[in-house]
Amino acid sequence: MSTLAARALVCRRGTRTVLESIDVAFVADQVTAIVGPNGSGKTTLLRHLAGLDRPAAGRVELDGIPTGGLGAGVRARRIAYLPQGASAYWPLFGRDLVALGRLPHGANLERPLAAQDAEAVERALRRVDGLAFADRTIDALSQGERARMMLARALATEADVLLADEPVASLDPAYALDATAVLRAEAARGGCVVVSLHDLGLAARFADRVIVLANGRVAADGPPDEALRPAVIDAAYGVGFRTVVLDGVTQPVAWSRGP
Ligand SMILES: Nc1ncnc2c1ncn2[C@@H]1O[C@H](COP(=O)(O)OP(=O)(O)OP(=O)(O)O)[C@@H](O)[C@H]1O
Repeated sequence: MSTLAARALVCRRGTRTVLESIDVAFVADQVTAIVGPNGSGKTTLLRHLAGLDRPAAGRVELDGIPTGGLGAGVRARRIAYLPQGASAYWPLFGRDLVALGRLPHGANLERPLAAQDAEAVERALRRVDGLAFADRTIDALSQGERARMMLARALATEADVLLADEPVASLDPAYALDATAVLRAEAARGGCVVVSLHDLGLAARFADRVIVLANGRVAADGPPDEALRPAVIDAAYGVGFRTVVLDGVTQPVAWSRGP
């Protein structure tokens, strides 16, 4: 059971302030969706949460302990990060790609995996319906197939926290729904799941909580129907949204340019 928090987090790139005083905490058992227009700071926030970037001010805490003080190995075991459009630089076999998720647990890919690592890899492959790709090289997979294997790599870590940057961007509707089910299952087993999304309808449907970022600030943070209300997202995106209610879930629909 973990809580990951950004405390008064500031990120500057050159003279620009990209994240300004971000104060958010992410808890176990929940899927939190981070949404916001292009350039609003979603990837930057996830990279800071993952410990890949150092803040200009403020800090990230895992269970109250600043992550900057945790060793890289501990951080990698406890926080899994799936980058946007993740790719691999070598034509690895699918199973070996997923096994990279076990490196923080001491796996060495030059030797046969220990039983518990091999089991975690098989579990992750099954969860993304990826067994058919396990013995193929990943350069021979479609972008969507590769995206599923990248998600499996992150799942194989079996970390307390899963940070996923646009994990459904290249997936067809069936696999996008499957991936969201996988992320929900991760939260149901006690995980703290934080995912950036462009599809506001999907965020409204499957997230417990939505954070709207705009210009590097939190514009709204709450249950989906509250955070995604038109007054917030019209201003954030510069779009006039309308809403439809499907099966009791309010779905924002981008309707016109200009709020
Ligand atoms: N290395 C960098 N140097 C300068 N500016 C940067 C750098 N990385 C990101 N930025 C800027 O920071 C802002 C936030 O970028 P970020 O990638 O976090 O946005 P995002 O919300 O994830 O966008 P998108 O939806 O397009 O993926 C952008 O304006 C971007 O141009």
